[in-house]
Amino acid sequence: MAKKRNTKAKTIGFKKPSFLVDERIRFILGISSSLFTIYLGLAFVSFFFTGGADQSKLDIQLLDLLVNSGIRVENWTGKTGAFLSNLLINKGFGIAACSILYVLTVLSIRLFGIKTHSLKKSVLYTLLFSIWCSVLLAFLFVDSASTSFLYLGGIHGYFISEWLISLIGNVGTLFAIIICFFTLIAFGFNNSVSNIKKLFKKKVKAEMNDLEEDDDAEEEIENEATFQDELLTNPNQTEETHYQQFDIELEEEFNSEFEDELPIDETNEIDLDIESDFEPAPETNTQKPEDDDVELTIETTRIREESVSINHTPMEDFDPTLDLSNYNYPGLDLLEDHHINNSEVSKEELESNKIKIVDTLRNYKIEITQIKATIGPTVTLYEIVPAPGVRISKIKNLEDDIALSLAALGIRIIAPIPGRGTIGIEVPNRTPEIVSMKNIIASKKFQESKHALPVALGKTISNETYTLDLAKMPHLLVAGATGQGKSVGLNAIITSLLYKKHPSQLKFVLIDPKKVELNIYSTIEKHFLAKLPEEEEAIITDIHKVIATLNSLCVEMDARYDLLKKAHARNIIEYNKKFVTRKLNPENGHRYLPYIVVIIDEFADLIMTAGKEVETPIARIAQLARAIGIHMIIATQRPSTNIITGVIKANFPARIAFKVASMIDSRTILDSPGANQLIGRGDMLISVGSDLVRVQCAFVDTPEVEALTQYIQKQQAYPSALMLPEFVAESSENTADIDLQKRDALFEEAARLVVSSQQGSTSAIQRRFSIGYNRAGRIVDQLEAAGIVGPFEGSKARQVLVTDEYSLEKLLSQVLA
Ligand SMILES: Nc1ncnc2c1ncn2[C@@H]1O[C@H](COP(=O)(O)OP(=O)(O)OP(=O)(O)O)[C@@H](O)[C@H]1O
Repeated sequence: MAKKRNTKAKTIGFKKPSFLVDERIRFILGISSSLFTIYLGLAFVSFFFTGGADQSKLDIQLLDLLVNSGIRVENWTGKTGAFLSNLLINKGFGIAACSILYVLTVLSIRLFGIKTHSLKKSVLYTLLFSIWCSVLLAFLFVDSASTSFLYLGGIHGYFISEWLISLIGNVGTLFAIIICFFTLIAFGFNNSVSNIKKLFKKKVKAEMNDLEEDDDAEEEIENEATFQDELLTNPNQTEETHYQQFDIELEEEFNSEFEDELPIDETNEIDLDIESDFEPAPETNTQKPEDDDVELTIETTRIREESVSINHTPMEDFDPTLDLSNYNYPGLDLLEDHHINNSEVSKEELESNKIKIVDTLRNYKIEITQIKATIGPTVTLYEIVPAPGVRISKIKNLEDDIALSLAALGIRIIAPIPGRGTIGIEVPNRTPEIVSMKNIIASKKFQESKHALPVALGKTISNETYTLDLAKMPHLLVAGATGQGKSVGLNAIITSLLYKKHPSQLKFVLIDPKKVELNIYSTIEKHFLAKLPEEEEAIITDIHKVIATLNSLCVEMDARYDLLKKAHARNIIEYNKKFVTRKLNPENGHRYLPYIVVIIDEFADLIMTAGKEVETPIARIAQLARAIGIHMIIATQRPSTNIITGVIKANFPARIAFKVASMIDSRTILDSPGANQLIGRGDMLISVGSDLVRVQCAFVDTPEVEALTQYIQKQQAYPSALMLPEFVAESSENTADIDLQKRDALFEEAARLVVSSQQGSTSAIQRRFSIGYNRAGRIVDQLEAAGIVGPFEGSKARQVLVTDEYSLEKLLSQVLA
């Protein structure tokens, strides 16, 4: 119930304007709004005492009143308070205007980040109530306007009530007010009609009872008499218990009304609806219930009957962020601006490079008609248009000669630039620029990106922010020689995801054989990390745990596919959409699926030590996990073919290459040369599909990452990291050692299930009998020992060796004898 209540609170609430995201601004506005509420409250109170004395002064022009310091008022809050009170009370809605204080209080509380009544609903109800109340008061106290300075219904009320009286007379106006009252109640508070009906029924019932006992008594005396009678008929019941009972009834009524008035809690109202709507059927309840037991039985029926109506009530969308609804996204102030030390590329540098390029080409009798420079953060692109008849391959072959004449490392010739009809020569700038992560995160492109997993990597040669959607990649291979910026690149990827995602939407699995690179993120374990159950450390450094984790991710992948299948969803987006709109029932195992990003630093280390054991699950996840939201980023400093194997390459279409030592390495990573000509320090080539883009990676320093993780760590967290499913290596136990006399209680049933379905899968047994993975694994091992299923075959289900139930029964009777 509590959870549902929260859901309501969130979804009915108004959408925050962007500036309200900043906690400091909200706090200042909250303080201001609270003090203004107190100020206005004092002004109202004072107005009731001093309004008469101030009235003559308040009738002049507002400007004169405010500007002329000679005018003094009695109101404790000065001219502004007096003016506002007069405006809202006398010229507005009369004393009903005081209800604005309620709206201001709700606003202040919400600005402090405390969940309370919906602001929208509070404003609407308060306004409707004020209009109605002012007409009522003006109608009832029509003479007060002439005898006092205070218009109880305000000018608004008097105008409407006068108009109504002239239109439909006094009686008609009274009826109109009553109709409006019930309309307000009926539409303002859910279930109010049934509550009123209930109250009415109760009253009729009480009267009938009283009549039975004492026909002539007055209603209040009747109650007392009833009590006395009850005391007489039930001498065990004391006066105290009677009043207790009475109190409980009152409390129930009060609660049901109070709950109705709570706009944030409609779920609760549904429950109350059950109670209030309940009308004992005359056939089943022709006699007054004599004791509590009978009433209790009826209540059970009532709940069952009404559960249908609950299903009919449309539920608000589920909000996965609600568990950590106060989570604040990190601000830009946590990052540093490294841009300050950058120096720009001078005109002379551009001019001298141009001359050298043109001269070198001329030496080889290559004429150009046009040359254009685009200054990037680390390299400047000179685009040339050769004279007609010049062979492109001739220019391409001059790469080394141009490099020699420019005396620069890392010249790269792109001949031709796809789609531009020009040839590009990239020349490194004398002083490369540092691209700050702060600027990249602040860029409009990143801030407004609608990607599911937005990653901001840096700046392209034309100084554009380069972003990509990891969810579409769907996996990323990062390679480069040591010290060329891989770790900074990984930090940039993680940072950009942390800036955009809520802890409920994203979890990282961090694998770091070097033990020091990703350790910095251990502090955000309870917010953003996933780990194996019973593991102490969330950052995985041990090779055995890496294998278990990767296999566990395969189990999670299979489980997610099962969920998608059950939900008839094709991918995680469709699935989560269905879950959020409450089309999937959590009781059937459905849950909100966060994206899981697996980051493996030093992939080479893993392959060298564990080989196929890690390659197989990685390949499996890479092949299949796209649709269910598991994405992998693997980084290596050894881009050789025995590390980046064909299987890995085939499943990692998106690749990032930092500077590498040789062209062969570049080909291994990108399937093309170029990475060997980069200049290092975050200069990288990104290959997505057929595109190859040169990007200067954004720089994020360790203290910045630390500040970011600490900011997240200080906030409210989940009780633990996300628990990945348990994984037990199926072949761990030698089946020869298994004693079938100590078989599992579910052994025979499981054997029948396996034979009838002809499926030897552990997860099927786990699901069918609702047992843990460990126990299901043990049962499968016992089935193998009994010769019912075949041995473990990696990710495939085991072969079922018994084909029909008759043979199974025969086998069981032999084995278990
Ligand atoms: N994007 C960048 N902008 C500016 N300088 C960078 C950038 N990336 C890396 N550097 C510089 O290069 C140094 C080494 O970077 P980094 O630690 O990321 O290399 P690495 O490839 O991870 O090395 P290793 O494989 O040995 O861990 C950094 O300390 C930093 O000074």
